[in-house]
Amino acid sequence: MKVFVDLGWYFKQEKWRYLTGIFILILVSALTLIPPYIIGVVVDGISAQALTQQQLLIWMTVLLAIGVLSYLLRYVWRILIFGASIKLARILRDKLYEHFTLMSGKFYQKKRTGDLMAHATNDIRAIEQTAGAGVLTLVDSLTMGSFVIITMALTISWELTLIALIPMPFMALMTSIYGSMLHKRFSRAQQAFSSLNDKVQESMSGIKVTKAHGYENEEVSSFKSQSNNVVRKNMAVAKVDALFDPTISLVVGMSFFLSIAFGAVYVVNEAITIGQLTSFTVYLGLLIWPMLAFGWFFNIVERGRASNDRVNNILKVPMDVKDSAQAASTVPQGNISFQIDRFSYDETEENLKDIHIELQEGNTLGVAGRTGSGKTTLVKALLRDFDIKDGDIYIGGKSIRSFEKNALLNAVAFVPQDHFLFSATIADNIAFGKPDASYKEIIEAARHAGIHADISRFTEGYETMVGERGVTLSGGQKQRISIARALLLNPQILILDDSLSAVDARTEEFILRNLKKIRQNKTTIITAHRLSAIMHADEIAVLDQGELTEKGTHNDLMHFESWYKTMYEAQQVEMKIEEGHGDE
Ligand SMILES: Nc1ncnc2c1ncn2[C@@H]1O[C@H](COP(=O)(O)OP(=O)(O)OP(=O)(O)O)[C@@H](O)[C@H]1O
Repeated sequence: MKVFVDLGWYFKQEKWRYLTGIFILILVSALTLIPPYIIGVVVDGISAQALTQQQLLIWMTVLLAIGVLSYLLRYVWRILIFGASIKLARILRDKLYEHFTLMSGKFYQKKRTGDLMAHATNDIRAIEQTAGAGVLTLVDSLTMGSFVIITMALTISWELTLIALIPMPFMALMTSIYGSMLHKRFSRAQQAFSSLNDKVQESMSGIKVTKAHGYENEEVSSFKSQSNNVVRKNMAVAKVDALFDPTISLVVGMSFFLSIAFGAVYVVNEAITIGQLTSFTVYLGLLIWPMLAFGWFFNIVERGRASNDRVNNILKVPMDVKDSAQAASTVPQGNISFQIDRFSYDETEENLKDIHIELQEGNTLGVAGRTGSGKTTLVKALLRDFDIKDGDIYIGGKSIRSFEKNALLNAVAFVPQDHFLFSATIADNIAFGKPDASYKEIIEAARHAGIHADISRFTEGYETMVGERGVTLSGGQKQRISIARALLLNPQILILDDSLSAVDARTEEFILRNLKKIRQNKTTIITAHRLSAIMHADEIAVLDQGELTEKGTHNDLMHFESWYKTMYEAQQVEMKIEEGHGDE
């Protein structure tokens, strides 16, 4: 029942829908009581041979009218109550999705994608059921159950009613035991389903690696074992689930047995008429549904509670980065000043330390350093993927924390290392951040990113689909589409995080020349392993284990035995050798 309290906010919000639905539901329950009564009257009429044709016609008309009315009312309550539950599912799904979008990289590193997918599908469905079928079964079992019992007691015989109800407490006991068993088993089944979801997601993403290593068989058997686990856990649920109906049938059967046995004695003793006994057994038949509904109710509510708790736990995860109350909605502009004393992701190591860099608006900053040195971390700090506690980053003299995060992101376009293309056309992929961009703008961005010629070669040009249903692009092509996507935004600050790694030297040079031309008064930050990508930058920063170890222009850094100089010369030799091979 706790889940009903937890969902109270929604019931309040939709109180008219629910109240009207419940009222109609009660009305239908009341209407259902009439036909058994009529049957009793007709049977008595027949046994006394007093039933006229006209009376029979009237009773039949009443029965028909009740049938039609119930049909209509049943339709209305379904729309009202199930409609409300579908709406709740939408609200929760939207809430969850919005929450997902507010979470930072840290959240996604900790949570498994499969789990998150399971929350958005299975858990939401279970909550939807609670707010729909859960409400229905509760109201119906209580009202219909009590109506029938009261009618039996008042209009036929309260003694016979009591006798017929003797097996009922047994059912209440069993359903409550089954309910708690079900809760545990359902939670386990859900966890197994999450893991399976995760497995599928991981297998699909990593299918190329799997195939490249000829690891398919191991993957298939690992999938099978997870899938079997899901089956086992769901079978465990089904085994308890399957106990509900037979238990209820058994209890109802016992009730019928007692009713007929004792009812026959009552009729013989003339305490009730034969028609009343007939009505009584029909009423008893009407009790089956409320009892089933009662069992179902526990079942639904147990699932709903487990799912609601899980969804709430996710919604409770706080945002790593929040806008302060005074945050400005203006887009930041001006010089960038990195004043980072210290930053650590998880306190195990210092990921950034003593980084002080001034970057004039309109200049280009190149960031180099061995792998894991903190280049991505530095640019992500500027994007406020996390907050720097010891130190700050300023744009135009103001802390980036003084702006709304959205405003900050409006100033920046970021091309990540692990670029991502959607299953859409190339044009749509480029225009992702600016859906109303004209074709002319899209083409211009693609030209500057050095990808226009490649796109033009596809038969459908910019309308070519990317991804599973479309063309397979090379790593370099994907990188350049991602760059075009960022260039289209013409951002105040452009960040290329090792985004030129998969293009050849000539294309890299072409793109860099374009950047210089089109971004004259705008700031650009490029991180790279290949130093040719940053050698023309106004300022180059070299990081090592999160620390700023070298800083200056290309010429400055080539003047002493710097890490930069050693790397640059080594890469030049490498390039010459490669070119040599290319000429052969
Ligand atoms: N989300 C995270 N949680 C914990 N540690 C992290 C996280 N992201 C990065 N790190 C750690 O921070 C350090 C710097 O990583 P970062 O990705 O910034 O390096 P990088 O210079 O960009 O490397 P590469 O050139 O390989 O991309 C590494 O030791 C890495 O393991």
